[in-house]
Amino acid sequence: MTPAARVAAAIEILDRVLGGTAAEAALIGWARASRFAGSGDRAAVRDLVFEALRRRDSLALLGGGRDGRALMLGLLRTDEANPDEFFTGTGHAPAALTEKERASGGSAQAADLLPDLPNWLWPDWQASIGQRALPLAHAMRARAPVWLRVNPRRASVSAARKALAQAGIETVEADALPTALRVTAGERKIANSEPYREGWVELQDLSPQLACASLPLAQGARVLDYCAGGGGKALALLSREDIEVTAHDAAPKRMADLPERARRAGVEVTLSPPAKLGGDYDLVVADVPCSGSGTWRRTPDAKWRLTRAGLDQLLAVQSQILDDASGLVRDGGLLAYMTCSLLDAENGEQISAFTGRQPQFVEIERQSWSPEDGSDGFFLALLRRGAGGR
Ligand SMILES: C[S@@+](CC[C@H](N)C(=O)[O-])C[C@H]1O[C@@H](n2cnc3c(N)ncnc32)[C@H](O)[C@@H]1O
Repeated sequence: MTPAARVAAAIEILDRVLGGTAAEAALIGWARASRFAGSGDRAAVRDLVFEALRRRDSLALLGGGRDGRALMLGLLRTDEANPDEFFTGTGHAPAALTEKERASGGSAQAADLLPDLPNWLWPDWQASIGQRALPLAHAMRARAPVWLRVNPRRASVSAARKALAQAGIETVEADALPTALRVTAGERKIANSEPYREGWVELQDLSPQLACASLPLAQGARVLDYCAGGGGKALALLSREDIEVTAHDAAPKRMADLPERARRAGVEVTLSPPAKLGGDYDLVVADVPCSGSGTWRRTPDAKWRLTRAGLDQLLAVQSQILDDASGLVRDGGLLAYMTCSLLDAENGEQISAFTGRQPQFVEIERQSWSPEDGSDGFFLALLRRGAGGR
């Protein structure tokens, strides 16, 4: 595909996403209908679509409209490319620009003042983040780095890096955590690489890795991953220590891949059907459903889909999960509450409300990470049932 044909494909996909289709579904639909597109084309088109969605409002201003065509025009103007070289109207390129389109578009300075967040959310975002609200909103417009977690049960960090390099995947170690590797080249080769297939490394952002690495874990501890999903947190904890992990999820189907991931990682996880849940755990991890506002660089369509009503619903679910999951912590045991959100309402305010309702829980640690530190946004609160202190 020519660069112009890729722009035309991005326009078509963006129009579907702006009409309500999830970005992944729109991309898959386009790829199925476009057998001529090779893997390089698919990757390039995906990058264009995600780039445009991360900056939807500022590109709409620069492109003079809110449809796929205007967003791509805005993107080309941001990149200081000549739009007429793409909007040629020949072959598979988009139709030539009209005079009105040529004359359209606001200034780059005005576009730079837009946060590229939903309007209704901006006051909450500012209240949560304070002085850094705009720079952090702008940090969410960048592409997120890919992080790997080395599984020490399968390989040392140096062996994993060497095997990755042989597969064409270059990495650097994180200063904050030696088992966390940032991928600097070859990220598209990871899924088919031997170190990944053999469980030497897992895909996981830096912030959840840091959160899991910071949890106190004694050998033999009984741990419940209450919102296990694909099991990212369970596997990170199992890679650290010989512990017994039970995985639970209100939607058990979400755990479908977990047994295979655990086998690959060389660890065991017990899956618990909801009805059988009970017990007295040393540590309960509640990695709750959330707005995902800390991960919007990776899922930029999700930021535009979030509504006030949707957020309110999530807040109610989070509070209920805290109440339910806390009942499974033994006296003196720990509850780790996690979100990949940057919003206070889902983080600190949830924890304050919870300790108000359940004063037998004492908060002993709180940490948060932000894309300005190189990771996704993430929040961890650690609470102890019963006596305070660690
Ligand atoms: C953020 S995701 C978990 C991601 C997972 N821990 C990981 O690291 O891959 C939240 C999960 O919570 C589950 N969930 C939603 N409501 C729940 C509830 N009331 N009780 C338990 N799990 C719930 C969802 O099905 C979803 O899989």
